Amino acid sequence: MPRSSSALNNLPVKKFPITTPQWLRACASLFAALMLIRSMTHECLDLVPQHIQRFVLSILLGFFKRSFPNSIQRFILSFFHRVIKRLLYDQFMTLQIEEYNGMFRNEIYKACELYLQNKTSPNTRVLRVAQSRRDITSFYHFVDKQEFEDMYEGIELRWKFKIEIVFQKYTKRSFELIFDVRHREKVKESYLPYVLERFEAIKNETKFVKLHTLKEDKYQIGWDAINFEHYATFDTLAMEPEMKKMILEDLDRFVEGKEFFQRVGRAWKRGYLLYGPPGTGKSSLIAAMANYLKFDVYDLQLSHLKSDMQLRQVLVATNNKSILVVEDIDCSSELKDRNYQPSKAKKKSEKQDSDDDQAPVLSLSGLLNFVDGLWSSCGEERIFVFTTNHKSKLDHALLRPGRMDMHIHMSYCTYEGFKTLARNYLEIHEDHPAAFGEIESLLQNAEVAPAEVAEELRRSKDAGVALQGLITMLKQKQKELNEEKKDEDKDK
Ligand SMILES: Nc1ncnc2c1ncn2[C@@H]1O[C@H](COP(=O)(O)OP(=O)(O)OP(=O)(O)O)[C@@H](O)[C@H]1O
Ligand SMILES: [Mg+2]
Repeated sequence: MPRSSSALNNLPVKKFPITTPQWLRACASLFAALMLIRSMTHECLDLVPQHIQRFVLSILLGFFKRSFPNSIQRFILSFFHRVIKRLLYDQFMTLQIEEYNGMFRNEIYKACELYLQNKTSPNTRVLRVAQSRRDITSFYHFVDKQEFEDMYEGIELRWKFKIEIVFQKYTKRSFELIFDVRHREKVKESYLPYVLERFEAIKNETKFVKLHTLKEDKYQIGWDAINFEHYATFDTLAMEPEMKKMILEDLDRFVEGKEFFQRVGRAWKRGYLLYGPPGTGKSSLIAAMANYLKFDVYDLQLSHLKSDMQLRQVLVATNNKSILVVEDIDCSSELKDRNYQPSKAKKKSEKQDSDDDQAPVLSLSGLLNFVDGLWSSCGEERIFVFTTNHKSKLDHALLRPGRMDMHIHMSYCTYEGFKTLARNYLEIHEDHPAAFGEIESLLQNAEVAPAEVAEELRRSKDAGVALQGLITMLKQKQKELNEEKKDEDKDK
């Protein structure tokens, strides 16, 4: 009798250790866990450290694992792992926008910086706020890992600001834009152009002109910006009306001249040389130009620079639509002229190391090259303004058209100039005819800077007293001038 049938009947049957309701519950809990994770936004995941995420997941999966044999567990886990990975990570795309694109500041980065001013995320806990005297709205300086949220045509967009230390004190700033990968084309083709558009609009709405000055630390040299709070305008400038009109028309032609500059194959830039005695309004004219055009001002102090390389480094870091100013260019002893040869110059000092002969210098040609040379094509809509008290001291290469296109003489105060100052300072027109008449004739023979006239008019709120003070000052000046002339005649 084969023992098999009875033996088979007596063999213990290894039952699958799961009942239907248990199996259903396990699947439901896994599904719930999956949905929970799916509903979590990327921020939540960022807030919860990864080891905690893994711990929570392992508890949920532990329950599931206890209910299935190993082989099925492995299959299901790898399947869900792939699904979770896809749901959580593969779904997002990150665009990185760095501050510098090679040597140049990235235009998109600049746009993001302004565009994201009012888009802070609810998770933000630290904000650095600054406000200038003139501008009542605040400006936020972003901190590392700061987040921003945005919504564009139903697409959720998450921004992150990052500061990385690259080498010693060198830092790298960037923005990350994170979005659903399905919207890749729309973000590229439509959202980013929209950010750039908004940037231009916000810039024009807020109309802040910035004054950039050089800043240097042990490692690098760059620009630092503050709001430009100079109130000079073309209305407040004491100048001959025809001269004012000419400058304004020239500026208008320049800003509208993109096509013209392209057609004639020239860089879109213009150079102005302002020359005249101290206190005649050269700096005030620069301020009036900046306020009129809403262009940023870059105050290039050549004494802060040691070499052409540093010069190039700071010049390429300037923005378009800006005015680059070099004040008192004739006083820049640091600027070696075109014929300068370091070795010859240093022979005079025997103590100089021979290595010093190779020391880099800041040269006039370095500057000229940027104003109208190969480097001048970097950027567009740029204005260069150089000022001097002594035009005759300047190198002819600097003065030629193409570099200094317009030479503007800022003269001593004329009668027209005085009328502007009287209107500004005392709010009077020609309602003191006697005093005005006397001042007109005195100004014809006196060499008085508008700054001196303005100072006299400021002395009293009473227009009569202030005008009398000015007359006394002008008479005194005239007397001094006559005495000087007499002395000169005697010497002859
Ligand atoms: N043409 C002007 N119109 C109105 N204000 C003027 C004018 N010139 C001078 N001022 C007044 O005098 C002050 C000094 O003028 P500003 O600094 O513009 O002169 P500057 O020509 O740049 O002198 P410097 O050669 O010494 O740099 C200004 O604050 C301004 O108030
Ligand atoms: Mg000046």
